[in-house]
Amino acid sequence: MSSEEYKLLDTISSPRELKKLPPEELSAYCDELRRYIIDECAVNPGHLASSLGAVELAAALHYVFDTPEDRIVWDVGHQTYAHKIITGRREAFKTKRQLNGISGFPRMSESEYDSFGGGHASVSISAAFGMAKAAELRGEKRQVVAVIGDGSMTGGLAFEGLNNAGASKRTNLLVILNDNNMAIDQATGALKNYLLKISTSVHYNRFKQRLWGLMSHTPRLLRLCQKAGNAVKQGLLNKSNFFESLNFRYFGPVDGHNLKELVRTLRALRDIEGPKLLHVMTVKGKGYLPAEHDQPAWHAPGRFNPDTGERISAPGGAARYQDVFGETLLELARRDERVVGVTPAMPSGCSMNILLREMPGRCFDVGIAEGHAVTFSAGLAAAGMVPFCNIYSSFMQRAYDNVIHDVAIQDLPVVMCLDRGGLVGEDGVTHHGVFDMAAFGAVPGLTIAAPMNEPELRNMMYTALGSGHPFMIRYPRGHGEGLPWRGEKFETLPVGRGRRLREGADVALLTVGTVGNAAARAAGRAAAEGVSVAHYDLRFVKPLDEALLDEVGRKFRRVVTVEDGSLRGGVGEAVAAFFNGRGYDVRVQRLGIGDEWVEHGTPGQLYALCGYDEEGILRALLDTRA
Ligand SMILES: Cc1ncc(C[n+]2csc(CCOP(=O)(O)OP(=O)(O)O)c2C)c(N)n1
Ligand SMILES: CC(=O)[C@@H](O)[C@H](O)COP(=O)(O)O
Ligand SMILES: [Mg+2]
Repeated sequence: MSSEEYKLLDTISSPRELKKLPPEELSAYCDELRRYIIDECAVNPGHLASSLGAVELAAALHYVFDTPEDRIVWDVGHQTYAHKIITGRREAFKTKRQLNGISGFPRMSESEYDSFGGGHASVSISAAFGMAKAAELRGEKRQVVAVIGDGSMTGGLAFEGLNNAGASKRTNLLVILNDNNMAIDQATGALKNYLLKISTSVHYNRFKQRLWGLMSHTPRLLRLCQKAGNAVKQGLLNKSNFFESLNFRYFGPVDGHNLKELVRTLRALRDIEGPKLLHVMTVKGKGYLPAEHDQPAWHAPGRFNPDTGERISAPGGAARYQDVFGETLLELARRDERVVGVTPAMPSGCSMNILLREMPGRCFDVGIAEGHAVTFSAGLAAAGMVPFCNIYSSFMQRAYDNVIHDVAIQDLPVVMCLDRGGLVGEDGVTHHGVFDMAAFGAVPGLTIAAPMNEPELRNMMYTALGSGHPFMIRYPRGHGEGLPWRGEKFETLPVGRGRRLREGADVALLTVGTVGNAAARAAGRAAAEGVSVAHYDLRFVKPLDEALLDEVGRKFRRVVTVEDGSLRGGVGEAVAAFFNGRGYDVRVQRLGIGDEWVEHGTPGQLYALCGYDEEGILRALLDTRA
């Protein structure tokens, strides 16, 4: 669509200007917002479907509330594209998720309208309650709104927030439950069934429509209606409303694409004190038919043709690591009936949907609940199963204690597969999986493996199945090296043993995981420039191969280590400590991620920035000549 056709977007560049728009024009404004988001995401991809579903909600919130004085806390933040455009970032939106561009998620440093930053799920109620409490303590008249999706509501942290906030009588908190009956994949669990029940109860909804129809704009009458409503609602639903049992006043469900109803309801709720929850029904992908029809595929569809809805896939090549994981898991499950799969709401993301399709009874999508996923796996293992629990590295941060307390101390055979280990690219700082090796390296009794390529991932999964102890395998987002793996014979790898990939005399290059591939190329180029490099793939972060390190310590005075993770507490540090402890006179140059946040960009750009892309490794190898 040409820019002349964005008549309203061209004139409105802040919530203040939006408020001046006559209510009857809000709908046209939202149409333009939606078209702009589609057109921009077609060429500069991002989280499309969730943002399309929240266009009216974002517009209504900024129309009714006095942002940024009033605070809106968006859960996850992947649905905030309309919010970003409304709050003055229309031009910057073209740079979202790109190096030096704006983030795809809310960032407090990016805009005063982003009252809380994020990218991980289920935080909004706790954060918003904290803000509301602070306002109360400081005597500030401020509205605080948490907007949380039905998927994010399944996270334990969301329940903790409800439990805490519900006990407070006067703290002014509005939770908006943006219910589209979807997470990235299908929503799962008892809450999903409950929400479906309360949003589709014919009797209740007929009653509710009459009630809202009768309701005048005066807060007093609203309160009366609400009081009467609760009693009748409970009778109609024949049980108490879950949110009301936690002392939240429950309103809704309302149609989240009906601006008139949204604006009227939000205005009324603004005047009601205490914790309240508005249940809003939305359609993921709203207004763009391809997205409405295949919501999981359009969660983050990549580039596409906005007119035809055809998705533009990257040129074919090697398999993605997630697919090596998914297919291998199915193969192992076929061989061994103890094998089960556990995923916290990421069956497509980690390709556990392959097992889910074939053996639904042996694959569990437990909702956005990483801590539970790990402890549930521990329970399965304690009762004789071998769970493969797959969690993105950065989301596994949520389950640190569960790994220590429920798996490692109990010495249970849970196989924890950490997908998205290392720099993930455009999702940025909240999603890079850079702390796993440092954090879990400190946990006794844990084996941590990092494959360099597809067959290694497959064999590590096979080795883990036979290990009988806690076993962690971390691998990155994206594609492998194109090595044969499908249907290849399984091999048990010696745990805690690395391997020498290349002989050399001047410098030893120690790598762990897939960064070893760029390192191998750099070693070849260094040799062509006269520096003879011995390359070792450690394979295991823990236990470290001490025999291999002794060999290196005896032969070399110069060592370069490369890891796709934090240098603090990382593998390079452990290697240097080993040499030091053994008294080897070795200079260790460590490449990896320094003590700073890495923002968004393509993986290639970020590796280069952090200095461990092929060029960076080559520089380090040549530098050691000095
Ligand atoms: C802690 C955590 N686990 C998993 C994810 C991955 N994730 C991002 S969005 C999403 C689904 C959220 O569902 P919902 O809140 O209903 O929003 P919708 O996508 O339906 O708009 C998931 C699982 C995450 N961001 N954070
Ligand atoms: C918003 C969110 O947390 C996820 O959707 C995340 O963007 C997943 O990214 P990938 O599955 O593409 O790595
Ligand atoms: Mg949802």
